[in-house]
Amino acid sequence: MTHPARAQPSPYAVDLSACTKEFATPGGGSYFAVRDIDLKVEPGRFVSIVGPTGSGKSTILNMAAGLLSPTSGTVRSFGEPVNGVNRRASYMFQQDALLPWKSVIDNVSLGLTMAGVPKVEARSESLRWLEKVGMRKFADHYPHQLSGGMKKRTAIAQAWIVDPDILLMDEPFSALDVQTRQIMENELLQLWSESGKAVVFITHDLDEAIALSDEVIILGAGPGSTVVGSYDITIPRPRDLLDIRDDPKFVEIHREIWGRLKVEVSKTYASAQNDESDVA
Ligand SMILES: Nc1ncnc2c1ncn2[C@@H]1O[C@H](COP(=O)(O)OP(=O)(O)OP(=O)(O)O)[C@@H](O)[C@H]1O
Repeated sequence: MTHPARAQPSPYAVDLSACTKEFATPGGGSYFAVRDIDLKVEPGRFVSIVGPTGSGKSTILNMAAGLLSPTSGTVRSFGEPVNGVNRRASYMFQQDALLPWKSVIDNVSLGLTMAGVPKVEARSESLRWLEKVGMRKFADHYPHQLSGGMKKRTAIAQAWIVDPDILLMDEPFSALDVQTRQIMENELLQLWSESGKAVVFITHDLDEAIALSDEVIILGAGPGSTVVGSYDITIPRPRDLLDIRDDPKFVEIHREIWGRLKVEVSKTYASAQNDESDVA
């Protein structure tokens, strides 16, 4: 007698297959944000998603996080269907998710204490993480006493302390000035390079996507955005992000990807212009 073949566990940390997301609109209609998205991210890989405004980048990240379910298609993480919040992932938003009434150390310990880790242990692990991100001295400060960069360092410690297999990052550095941003990007790469974690990183900034990633995925203009390009970034690691933009390989890759992206950005811009003239 033959045995049915056992399903092989999916090797992917994030695995979206043919995912479409349709939203209800206030007027009673519907809007397709994304259509037929396939996104496969292997463990330990750094993948960025770039696309024009409204092309569904956050929608895709939210589906990977389990915060939104697709209208059709499947979302899996390490072979398991994602139903509800994806417990293998931590999420880092554009806006800080720090609680204003809690100190830096209490914000960082939160994920551990909520998972039942005893307070003393959670505190010492938090101090270790604060040391790692250069925030040890500010453990007893409150979020309103921190600069933008310090808040990001705290948010990174908060996301990493629970040791997720996947980091979902939605424009985490977009509110920072250029210098602080490059420093934070460098620090993120250093943490990630020893971690084996998969990162899905959303950004509007193609430079940032190329500098950080193993792969850059381009989304087309909406509605019904699809993946219109996927590019392996073969710039060797370790990378120094303070100088990488002058690297001839960077310049060449940038030119190639921008050639594709600008078509989609122009379409989005043209359709926004048309919408405005309809209103006028
Ligand atoms: N809950 C919702 N209800 C209705 N429409 C939504 C909802 N969430 C997103 N949309 C629409 O879906 C499309 C994609 O939104 P999304 O935020 O994923 O795009 P984005 O690429 O992340 O945008 P941006 O670059 O501007 O941040 C947009 O047109 C948006 O208005």
